[in-house]
Amino acid sequence: MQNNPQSIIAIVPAAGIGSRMGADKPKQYLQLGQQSILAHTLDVLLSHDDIAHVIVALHPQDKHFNALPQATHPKLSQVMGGGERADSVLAALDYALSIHPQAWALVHDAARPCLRHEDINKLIGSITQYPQGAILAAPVRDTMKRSDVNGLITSTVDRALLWHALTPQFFPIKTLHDNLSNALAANVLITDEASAMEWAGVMPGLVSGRADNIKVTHPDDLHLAALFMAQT
Ligand SMILES: Nc1ccn([C@@H]2O[C@H](COP(=O)(O)OP(=O)(O)OP(=O)(O)O)[C@@H](O)[C@H]2O)c(=O)n1
Ligand SMILES: C[C@](O)(CO)[C@H](O)COP(=O)(O)O
Repeated sequence: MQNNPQSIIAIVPAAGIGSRMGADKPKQYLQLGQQSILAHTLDVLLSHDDIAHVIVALHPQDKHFNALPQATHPKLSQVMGGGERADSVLAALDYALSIHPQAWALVHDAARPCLRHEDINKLIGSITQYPQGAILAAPVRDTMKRSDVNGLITSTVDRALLWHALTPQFFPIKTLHDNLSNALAANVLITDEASAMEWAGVMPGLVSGRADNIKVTHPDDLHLAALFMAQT
């Protein structure tokens, strides 16, 4: 196979400012139990035997990362992130391409600390069914409504084939790099790696993942994440 899914590089976009959290520091550095959200996320990835390297994209003015014990891990590198999440991912892909162009990228939000190895294994194992790449996702459970700008319901959306896109998202580094770069150059709105692949005509697979793999976005998510982290 042209790309080698046996070599996996994790990419962690961690250059956000957490504006929706409204905390006194970027949300990835908020405490969750015994360590920060980012430290938890890095521990999950650094401890997985199939992940050869982890690349973290940091804010240019980040002043917290180097204090983390994980910052000096031999499997970890840091790059400077960009203005949007997609820019940060592309910066990390640029570096990943320079060190292992045949590898696959497992892109995972710093803000999702509750990721389990079982879900990483499911996603990596989906490569035989989805050689084009795949993402973790959670089927929508609730009835879905579309609203107008005034908060009034305009329609009910059929949820039968609706999913919440999660991370990690898993694609060949070279293909993802080129598709993401081209999509951003075309000013396409890219909020996850799959949307860049879709723009290029790829149909990524959906791998059902745990619903507790939440993205810590608002203050109440922090309490939820703490509950999930406390589970064995
Ligand atoms: N320019 C950016 C923006 C976001 N991210 C990262 O992308 C992930 C998902 O983004 P999000 O949850 O939106 O984080 P923030 O952008 O920090 O949050 P907000 O939109 O509330 O500011 C986070 O781990 C965040 O650190 C990034 O690496 N670079
Ligand atoms: C990548 C992602 O977590 C998939 O749901 C999501 O798109 C990130 O969105 P954000 O606005 O950058 O948090």
